[in-house]
Amino acid sequence: MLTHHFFLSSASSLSDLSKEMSQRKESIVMLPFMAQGHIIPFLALALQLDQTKKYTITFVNTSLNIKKLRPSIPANSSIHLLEIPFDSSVYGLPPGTENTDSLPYHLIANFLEASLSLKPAFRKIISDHVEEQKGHPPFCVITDMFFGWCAEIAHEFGAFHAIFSGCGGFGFACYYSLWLNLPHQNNLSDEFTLPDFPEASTIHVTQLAENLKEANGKDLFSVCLQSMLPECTNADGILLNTVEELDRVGLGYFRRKTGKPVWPIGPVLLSNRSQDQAAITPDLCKHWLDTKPAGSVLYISFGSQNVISASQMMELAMALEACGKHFIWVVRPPVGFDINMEFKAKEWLPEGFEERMEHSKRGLLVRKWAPQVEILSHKSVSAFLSHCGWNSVLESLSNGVPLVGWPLAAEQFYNVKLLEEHIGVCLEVARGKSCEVRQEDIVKKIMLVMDETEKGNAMRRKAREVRDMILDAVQYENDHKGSSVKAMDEFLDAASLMREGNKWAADRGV
Ligand SMILES: O=c1ccn([C@@H]2O[C@H](COP(=O)(O)OP(=O)(O)O[C@H]3O[C@H](CO)[C@@H](O)[C@H](O)[C@H]3O)[C@@H](O)[C@H]2O)c(=O)[nH]1
Repeated sequence: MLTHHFFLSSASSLSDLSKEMSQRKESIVMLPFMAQGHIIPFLALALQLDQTKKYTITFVNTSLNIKKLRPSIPANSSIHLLEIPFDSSVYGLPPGTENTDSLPYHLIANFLEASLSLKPAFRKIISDHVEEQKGHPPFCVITDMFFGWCAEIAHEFGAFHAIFSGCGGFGFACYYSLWLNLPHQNNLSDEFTLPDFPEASTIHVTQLAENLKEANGKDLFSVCLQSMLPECTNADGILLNTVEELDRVGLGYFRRKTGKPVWPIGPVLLSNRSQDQAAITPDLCKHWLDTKPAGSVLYISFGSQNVISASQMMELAMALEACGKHFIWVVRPPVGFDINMEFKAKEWLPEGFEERMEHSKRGLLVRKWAPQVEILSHKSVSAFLSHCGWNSVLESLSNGVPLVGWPLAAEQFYNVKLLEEHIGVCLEVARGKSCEVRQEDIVKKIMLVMDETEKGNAMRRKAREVRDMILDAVQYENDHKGSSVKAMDEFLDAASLMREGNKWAADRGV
């Protein structure tokens, strides 16, 4: 329901009002879910919108996340960080829990449930905002795919509401459909199709994250996601960090399912990420890569929050040694250990591995965090062994780098499916955190992708085509607007249209 707050403006006449409107920057309020994989793409989107100089952006999150974000906000930007109160201890979570990165796996669903408690505080934020702006609602409220409940609040105050997800269309569509339908429940076979997304073809039970495999509709994950995800349809539209030409099937699913506009505006990427947590400077990495021949290095990383098991890590290390390729590997403690603890190479890697790699200058182990975007854009990098989190996928393909996929959680399994079966830029090497992997298989697949094999050449060719497709999507030159530029325009136009509609109605007292 819309209410018309234009009546509350202090402008004394309609012409004053329109003058006031044209001088004032439009305001956008953003609220991501409290997890790095969600906050990072939201920040990238905020920075992109800020560059247009047309908006003031209020970026809302809990206190600890806001503190972490502060260094990433340029001094001259119009992005304001705003804290929303949240007390995790009330929900049986460890005190001070404000991000999934500090939570053991078994408490993630509780955290998801606890996030619902943000409702009254978010309503107050919007209400205060409207009051401060003399009755003008925000131009737009953009919230997380888990925060579809914000649509009701935005609409109550007459604001346009969009969902934004950092995921791609296909991966998100499979994830959405799987959680809503739980098709593997009552299925005797290991393979099944999705009732409302047959285009995805068969899904194998090994392509389900642990929480999904165990889901039965009554567990906390199912209960939360089955109520949260469908609320996305209450939004006025959905923004996805993807590219129309790359991801039509997944986009089609959401267009059909929600009946709302779905705007692929990607890639929305952080180009100048704060390097605070990087264990190595971009310069040192570049220097190391400069000493290697073009297209000779394998980059290995499992994103911001995923890790492999100790035995998988051991096999991967042995495979890297056996295949003889140059590599940069971002290492983290294996499953079962605190992700932030010190990496114990002597315990988790083959004896003398790190010293041998360092001495031969064949491999660079980077602890915890590497300057990924810089690495992937270096000409020496030939392939990326990745968990295929969507940001990593876009960063890799934006540089024409093919992938060796090792999905570990969430929608990563379906990203790999899209990349391998539909696009042809990825070869899956393993699946999940508990599967058995053998070094010989890993070696075989790395060689197949990196060497001058028919498969490797075809993947590289396709990856370059996709890079060009992505570059075209974000291009805005002379008369040409790429698909992502157009999608962003359409989204902003839709928000403007709602604003104009409200104004028209308010002017007539409707
Ligand atoms: O050493 C590192 C490791 C990661 N990154 C960056 O961290 C981001 C990681 O993002 P992504 O590849 O998407 O992985 P996750 O952090 O695991 O992302 C979560 O969020 C994504 C959507 O936003 C989902 O696709 C994933 O399944 C989900 O795990 C990327 O921008 C990387 O460049 C670095 O810069 N250095």
